[in-house]
Amino acid sequence: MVSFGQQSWGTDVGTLAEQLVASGYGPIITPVAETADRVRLTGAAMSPAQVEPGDLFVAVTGARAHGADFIDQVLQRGAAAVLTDPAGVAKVREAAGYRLPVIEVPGVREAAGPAAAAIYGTTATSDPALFGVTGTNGKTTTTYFLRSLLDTLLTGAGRKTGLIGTIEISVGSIDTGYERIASDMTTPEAVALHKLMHSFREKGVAAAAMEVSSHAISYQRISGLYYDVAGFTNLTQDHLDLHGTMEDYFAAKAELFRRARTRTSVITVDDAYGHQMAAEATGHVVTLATTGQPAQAHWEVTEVTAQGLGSAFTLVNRHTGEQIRTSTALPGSFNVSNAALAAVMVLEAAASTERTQGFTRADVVKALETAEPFHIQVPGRMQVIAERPAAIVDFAHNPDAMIRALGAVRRPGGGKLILVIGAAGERDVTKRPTMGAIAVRMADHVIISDDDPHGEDPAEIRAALMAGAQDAIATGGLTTRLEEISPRTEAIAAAVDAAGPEDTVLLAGRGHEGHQDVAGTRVEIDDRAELARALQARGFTTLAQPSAAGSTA
Ligand SMILES: CC(=O)N[C@H]1[C@@H](OP(=O)(O)OP(=O)(O)OC[C@H]2O[C@@H](n3ccc(=O)[nH]c3=O)[C@H](O)[C@@H]2O)O[C@H](CO)[C@@H](O)[C@@H]1O[C@H](C)C(=O)N[C@@H](C)C(=O)N[C@H](CCC(=O)O)C(=O)O
Ligand SMILES: Nc1ncnc2c1ncn2[C@@H]1O[C@H](COP(=O)(O)OP(=O)(O)OP(=O)(O)O)[C@@H](O)[C@H]1O
Repeated sequence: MVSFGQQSWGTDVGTLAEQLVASGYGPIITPVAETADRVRLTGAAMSPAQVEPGDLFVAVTGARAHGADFIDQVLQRGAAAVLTDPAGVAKVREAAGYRLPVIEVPGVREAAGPAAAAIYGTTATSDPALFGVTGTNGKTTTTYFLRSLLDTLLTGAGRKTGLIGTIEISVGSIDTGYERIASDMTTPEAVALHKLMHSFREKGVAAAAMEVSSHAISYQRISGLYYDVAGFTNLTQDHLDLHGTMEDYFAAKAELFRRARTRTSVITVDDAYGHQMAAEATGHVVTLATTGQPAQAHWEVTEVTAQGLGSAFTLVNRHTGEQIRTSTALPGSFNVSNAALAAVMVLEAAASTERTQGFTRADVVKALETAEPFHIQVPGRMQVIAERPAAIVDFAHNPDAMIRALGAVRRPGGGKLILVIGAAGERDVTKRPTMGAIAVRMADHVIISDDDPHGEDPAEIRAALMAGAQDAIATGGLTTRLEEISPRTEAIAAAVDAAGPEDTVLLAGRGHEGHQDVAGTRVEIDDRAELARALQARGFTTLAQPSAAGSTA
C-alpha cells in the first residue's frame, strides 16, 4: 500500500504525477502544456458513465473494451484529465488531440487506487476504520455481524457505520436508520471505493465493514486502501474460472494479509488453508479456531449450545484466559464461526494502540455479552420463511456452503429434507457435478432447477448437475428422489407441494437476489417471496419478514 500522507480532498495533475513517480508507478508523461500541471482534480471515475466534471478518468483495458474507447463520452461529461496506459494514450490523442492532460502509466489498475486515494484523501489513518473480510464463504454474514457490533458500540457516540458488500452499500446507525444503495459487485472498483471512503467521511462514518472478494484482490480493486483489521473465514472450491487452481486462489486471498495492507490479520484456522494463511501473513497476526477442537489458536470457540434456531458459545483467549459468552440467532455451526470472527476482529481493533476506535475493549466485551449484536437477519442467508414446514432461503452456491447449509437444516428425527438447487452460468463449471452429488447425498428429495444462466443454455447447466447427482445415486446406492424442473418458480412450487408440516424445504443458491439473468433478459424472481407465496397458497403459515435491503442481483 502506498500512503501519500494526510491531505484534504482534491489535488492537481502535477502533484498527482509526482506522487505516482515517487511511489514507483512511472514512467509518467503529461505531454501537454505546463499549465496542465495546474489542472485541478476533484474526483475520479473508472466507468465512463460515472465521470463528473473535474474528474480524473481512469481508462483501463479489459476483456470487453478499453476505457479510452469511450473518450468522447468522458469529455462530454467534463473529465479534467486521464490516467491510462500507452494504448489508452494513443486512443485519447486520436480522438481528442491534446485537449486534456494525460498521465501515462504501464499498469493502470495498479496506479488507479493510489491515484484515487490521493484525490480523495484516503490514508492509513483516515476515517473510516476499515474491517475487511475475505474467504470463500461467510463474507457477507460476517460483515453484517461486524456492522451490527460496531453499530452497537458507536451509536451512543453519535457516529455512523458503513457496509460494503454483495447485498448493499449502506451508511447509518441504529438511531438514524440506514441509507442504502443496491450493490452490483461484492467489492467495487478501486476508484469507486476511494470515492466511497470520501463520502463515508463526509457522513461521519467512523468504521466500515467490507467484503473483499478474490476478484477484487486480483483486479487491484483494494489498492490504496489500508485495513485496520482483516479477517479470513475459509477457503474451499469456487472461482476456479478466474484463478485456475486452488493455489492461485489462495495466493490472491493471501495478498490481503500483508503488513503493507493490513494492521491486524485475524485468521480462522479451522482448515489447512487457514493454517497456511496464518503462517504466511505478515504484520500482527491473530488466529481463531471455531471447531471446538483444541487448536493452539489465540482465540478458541468452546461450549457451543443450541439457543433457539441459533447457538450460544464462549470465546476463550488462550493467552490471557479471558472468556466471553455470546450468541447468534442464525442457524448453522458456520454462523458461530462467522460471529466469532466478527467478535475477535472488533476486540483486536479495540486493543490497537495505533488508532483510537471510539470504544474500549471493555465496551466490546459488554456488547457481546449483553447486547446480542449477532441476533440479526442477513438477507437471504439462512433466512427462515416458515417454521412448519421449516422453509429456508440460503445463498449456498458452492460445494462447501452446500454441505454446511444442508447439515445445518437437517433436524434429527425431523421429516424429509427437500432441496431446490441450480448453478450459475459462465462461472466455475467444475463445481456443478460435485454440487449435484452433494445434493443427493444430503437431501431426501432434490429438485435441480435454474440459477442465473447468464449466456449459457440453462438445460446444459442442469444436465451437469443431474449427471453428478445420478452418478452419486448409482454409485452410493441412494434412494434420494431426484427431479429436474424449470423454471425455478415451478421448482419452488413443487418443493412446497411435496412438503408436510414436519419437513424442511431449503432453496439454495440465490439468497437475496431479485432477478435471474437469462441471456441478458431480466427475469424477476425472489426466492423469499416465491417461497412465501407457495407456502401461503397451500395453507401454511409464514413468518413476518423484517424490511431489509437485499433484492438485487
Ligand atoms: C472478471 C472481472 O472481475 N472483470 C471485471 C473487469 O473486467 P475487464 O478488466 O475485462 O474490463 P472491461 O469490462 O473490458 O472494461 C474495461 C473498461 O471499459 C469500460 N466499459 C466496458 C464495456 C462497456 O460496455 N462500457 C464501458 O464503459 C469499463 O467501465 C472499464 O473502464 O473490470 C470491469 C470494469 O470495472 C468489471 O465490470 C468486470 O467485472 C465483471 C463484469 C464481473 O462480473 N465481475 C465479477 C465476476 C466479480 O468481480 N465478482 C466479484 C465477486 C465474486 C464472488 O465472490 O462471487 C466481485 O467482487 O463483485
Ligand atoms: N463460515 C462459513 N463457512 C462455510 N459456509 C458458510 C459460512 N458462512 C456462510 N456459509 C454458507 O455460504 C453461503 C454464503 O454466505 P455469505 O453470503 O455470508 O458468504 P460470502 O462469502 O459473502 O459468499 P459470496 O462471495 O458467494 O457472496 C451461506 O448462505 C451459507 O450457506
